[in-house]
Amino acid sequence: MVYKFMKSQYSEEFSNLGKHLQILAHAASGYHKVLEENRKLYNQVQDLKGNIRVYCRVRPFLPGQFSSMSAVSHIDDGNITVITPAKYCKEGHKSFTFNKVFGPTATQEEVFSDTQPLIRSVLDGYNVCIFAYGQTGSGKTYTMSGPKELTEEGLGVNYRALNDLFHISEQRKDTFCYEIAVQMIEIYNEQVRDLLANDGGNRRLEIRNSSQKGLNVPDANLIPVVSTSDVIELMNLGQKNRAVSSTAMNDRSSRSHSCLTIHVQAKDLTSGNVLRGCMHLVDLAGSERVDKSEVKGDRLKEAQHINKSLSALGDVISALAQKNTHIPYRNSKLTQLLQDSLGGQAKTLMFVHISPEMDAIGETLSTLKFAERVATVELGAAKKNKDNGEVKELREQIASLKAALARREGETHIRSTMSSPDIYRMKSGAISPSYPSFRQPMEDVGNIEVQSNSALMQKGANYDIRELLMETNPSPWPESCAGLQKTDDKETSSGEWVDKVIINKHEAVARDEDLLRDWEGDGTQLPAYFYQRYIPDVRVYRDQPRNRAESVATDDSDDLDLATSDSSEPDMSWQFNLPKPSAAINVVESRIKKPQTKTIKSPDVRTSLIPSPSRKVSNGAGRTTSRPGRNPVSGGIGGKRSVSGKVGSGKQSLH
Ligand SMILES: Nc1ncnc2c1ncn2[C@@H]1O[C@H](COP(=O)(O)OP(=O)(O)OP(=O)(O)O)[C@@H](O)[C@H]1O
Repeated sequence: MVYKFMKSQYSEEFSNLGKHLQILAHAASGYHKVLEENRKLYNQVQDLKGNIRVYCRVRPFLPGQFSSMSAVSHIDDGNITVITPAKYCKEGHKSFTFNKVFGPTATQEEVFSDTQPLIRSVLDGYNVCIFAYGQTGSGKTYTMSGPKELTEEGLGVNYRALNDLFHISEQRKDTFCYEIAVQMIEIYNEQVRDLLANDGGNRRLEIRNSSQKGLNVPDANLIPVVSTSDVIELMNLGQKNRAVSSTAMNDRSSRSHSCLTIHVQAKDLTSGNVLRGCMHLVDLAGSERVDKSEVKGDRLKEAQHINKSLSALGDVISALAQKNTHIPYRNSKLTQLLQDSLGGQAKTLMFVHISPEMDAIGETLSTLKFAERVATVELGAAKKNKDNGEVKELREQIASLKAALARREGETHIRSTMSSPDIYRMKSGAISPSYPSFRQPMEDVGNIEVQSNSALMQKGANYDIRELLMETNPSPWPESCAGLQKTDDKETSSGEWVDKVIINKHEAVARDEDLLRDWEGDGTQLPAYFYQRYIPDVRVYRDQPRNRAESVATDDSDDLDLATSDSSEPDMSWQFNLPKPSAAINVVESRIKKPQTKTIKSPDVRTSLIPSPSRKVSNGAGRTTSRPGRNPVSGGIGGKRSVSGKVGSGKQSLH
């Protein structure tokens, strides 16, 4: 009796518990929806503010400078008025309007607080670009990194941005799983160098636009970071490698454009969707007037490269402002690098810096005019980089079709090279198949691949496969595929043959759908081999050959890199007889991009927005000592260094 009573009580309690659980689960999902809604609204507000924003910052007079002659007469939120000598403007003053103007007393924290909203967008899967522009000595490095003696208050946008990312990702950890990794490169004399390379970054790197893996400079070290102190160590390392030199205008001027890129990958723990965002934080080299800066030889060459690339940036912005169909991104490495962040998919913020000295008014005016033009550029609504479940499924289907194709080809080849008794013995299990490296005439392979692809398109009739492949990329992190290796790309350059897969003899038996699912991965975790170039001391990854076991699917990605590269530029690959993508890819590509004839640009069409290079700024007091961690350039790009990774003085943690 008692037993029965207890049993019924237990079951009642269990059922109550079940109900409570249901209510809790419901509340949790409601909470998640509200969060999601908040994020959407937040980004809508950001969109309404415009995707390209310009903040102006006025540097204070430096210790030892005569400060009664400021060129800035008035600052009022988004307006700045400068005093103009009669030769520039009869009224004696000129006003400019920006999204925000920070006066000489603005703190680093104040400047950053208006930048924070953009940073959050990265965590929601948007691309963001923040860059510092201005004449040499106007405070670009100060804004982006901080003063030479780094204190907590002095930390620049770079550090604060990452700190904020860590903070928000921690807050969202119940709903999102974030992975954050950084790259740091510089463009010096139109060459791209890895500032985090342990060999001093002497290797020249390539920029690949619209990469399916979300990495514009895939060969630069990509280093995972989990705390601000990680970032401080890395950035000190990067700053050490940056090319700087002294000119008559500046004791220690940045001679290169430096770019810290933060890659964020987020997995929505409820839906399984993956978001990717990337943020470029760019400290541009200072423009200077070559005649005034008294430079010769290497320094002259540097100055010319700097001015040319800044001019190319002006051309791009001008073309965007005029809504031209052709945007000349390819005219400089700088614009190539920033392409994804300047062309409508991203949110861009330009910090324009001016010096307060009266004798710099010419440069100040042209800088402000340039900035005002930039502020008029409309980029349209930014787009998220999202990889949802349906896309993942389609990609898996592509992968399994590819594998089936490779398998079939392998078998065909073996059959054709085997004598009949061999085939018989294989069928009966007497010998196991071995799959040698082989190549297949393109037409043969192409037909099969077209078939496979059309079957896929039928299945996914509701989707635009081109859009899916282009816009919802797979994980930017490398995939792995045990047993499948890609042959050397170069071998395809004849255009007559297409490389297929080499399938390792002993692993051939393991090829099946499950295996493919393994290497496709769920695209959410940074697998161990992703961090293949690890330098133990500073958690920097060495320049070893990528340990990426490349697969048919990675072939796709690479081919698609080609297919999705800058649509405003002619596809040059045919000219150089570069590897031809397989027929399946051609099908996709032909839908993406039509071959374009090369545009011959008439010089008079080219209107540069870039102000005339700056004059000497007599800010000697603040420039007489070297910035810590910067390598003077002596006849070439940054000197050799040892990567100890221990950067004591600058190491601090923020809370
Ligand atoms: N807002 C500021 N408050 C105090 N000092 C500043 C500020 N901005 C710049 N400075 C100081 O002015 C000097 C020049 O600044 P910085 O090196 O950042 O200029 P830059 O534009 O990066 O120059 P370059 O293009 O030649 O590298 C430095 O000594 C820096 O510490």
